Amino acid sequence: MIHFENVGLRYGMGPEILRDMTFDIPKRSFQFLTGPSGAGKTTLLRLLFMSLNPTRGIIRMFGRDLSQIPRDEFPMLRRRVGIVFQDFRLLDHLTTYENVALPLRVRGKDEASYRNDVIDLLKWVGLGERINVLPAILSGGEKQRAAIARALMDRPEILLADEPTGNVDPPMARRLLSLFLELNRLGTAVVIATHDLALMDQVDARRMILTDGRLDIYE
Ligand SMILES: Nc1ncnc2c1ncn2[C@@H]1O[C@H](COP(=O)(O)OP(=O)(O)OP(=O)(O)O)[C@@H](O)[C@H]1O
Repeated sequence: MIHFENVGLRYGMGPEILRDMTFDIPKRSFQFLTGPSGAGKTTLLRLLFMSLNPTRGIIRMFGRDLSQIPRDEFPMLRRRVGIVFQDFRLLDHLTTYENVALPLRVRGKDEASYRNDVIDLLKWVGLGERINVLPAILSGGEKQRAAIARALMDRPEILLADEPTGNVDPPMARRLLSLFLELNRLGTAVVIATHDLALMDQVDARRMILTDGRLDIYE
């Protein structure tokens, strides 16, 4: 589904942060992306989300070489990838429901066409009782689940999550992990960037480990 070949990335004139990355992310796969702070996990997620271009190498997403795709086709391709940012990026003045529905509203969709889907998705992530509240009164775990629901609105083929358990206690981390595993069982590929060894130890999953700009994969 995703293929990287000799991909390298540097910011501006700085050093190469990621080097010689060659790997695949198969359909329906589940993996952790880990490595020390500053190793480049967020940078790699940004490459996977197509919000950053590699400085060298080839990236194929869904069978297409990104360097050959016109810029105006990127938004359509990006809808096939869901992302949950480290800082959630929920808008403070919108309710949980409105935050999750926002991408569809922005695209000019009629609310009647998505209202039930948004509510079902919020129930699925366990926010059925929090649909009409503002982010300020949500807990860290609830905000994380709202951000997950928003990332799933377009039924992406792959979900990327950046430190999804960074701001929650261990029981909530386990609940979030169950949610990602359930999503994966339903057919979505999942990449979780994390430092959390205890979280990784709960699942026998593929580990992509970044060290000094290079990637090792343990199947
Ligand atoms: N926009 C940028 N411009 C220049 N350098 C950057 C930029 N973003 C990240 N970097 C540098 O790239 C390196 C990798 O950063 P990145 O955020 O990808 O690491 P990370 O593994 O996600 O770290 P953490 O676990 O602390 O979140 C760091 O040295 C960082 O300072």
